[in-house]
Amino acid sequence: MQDSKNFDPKILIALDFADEQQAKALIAKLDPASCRLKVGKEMFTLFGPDFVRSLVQQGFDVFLDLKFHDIPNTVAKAVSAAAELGVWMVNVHASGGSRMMQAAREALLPYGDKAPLLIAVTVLTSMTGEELHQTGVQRSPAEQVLALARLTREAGLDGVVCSAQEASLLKTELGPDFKLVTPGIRPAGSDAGDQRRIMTPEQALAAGSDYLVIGRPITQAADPAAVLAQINLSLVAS
Ligand SMILES: O=c1ccn([C@@H]2O[C@H](COP(=O)(O)O)[C@@H](O)[C@H]2O)c(=O)[nH]1
Repeated sequence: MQDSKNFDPKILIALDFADEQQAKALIAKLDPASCRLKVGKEMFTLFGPDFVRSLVQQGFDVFLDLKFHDIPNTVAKAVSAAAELGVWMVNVHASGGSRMMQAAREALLPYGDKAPLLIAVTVLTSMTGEELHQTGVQRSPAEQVLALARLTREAGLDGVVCSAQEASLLKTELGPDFKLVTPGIRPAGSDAGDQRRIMTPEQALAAGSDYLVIGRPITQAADPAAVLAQINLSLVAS
């Protein structure tokens, strides 16, 4: 068992369910002291802000992963709406640019120490170098992640979403306090699915990830709570 008083959960479980009851059945087996929860585009579109509020009311730290990408005014208002939900973390796309990210940050100032952490997506963990080039970006994924992470830090945000493969580079270049949230985590032997820039939980932590986003390897397991406990233990031991 974890010491729940001192344990800062590193794992953010990606709740990507089309069925709210299935999600609730999983959540009922989870302890807010051993994981945080991520609500993304699928569940937010299906079940809306009430679903997010219910998780917050149950004591979970919630990462609202809606990856806002729009003009500065629209993103600022969306981020403010997320803060009203009481979420722990919210994100925008770094490729929306500096002015957009600054507008998002300024929108959170009225919330003081109750403001959610604000981070920016760099290069999706599903993307290979070739796919990145197809979008017109000639840099490698690592170069593009670093460039967008620098822009994000200069805009005053708290961190980025990147793959764990870039974590060591970003910690070296941007310092220990800039948060790295890394999806594309796959325990050894599990199916990569659509993810491409992947690492195991232990490798990701060693590389410098602050938070590991894990969806299907936990949510699709026969016993999700047992898989979560096993990964948490492996992180403490590593
Ligand atoms: O670059 C990114 C940004 C966000 N995600 C999200 O994380 C989870 C990953 O789920 P898995 O089932 O573990 O693949 C999912 O909600 C994505 O939308 C990402 O994968 N990569």
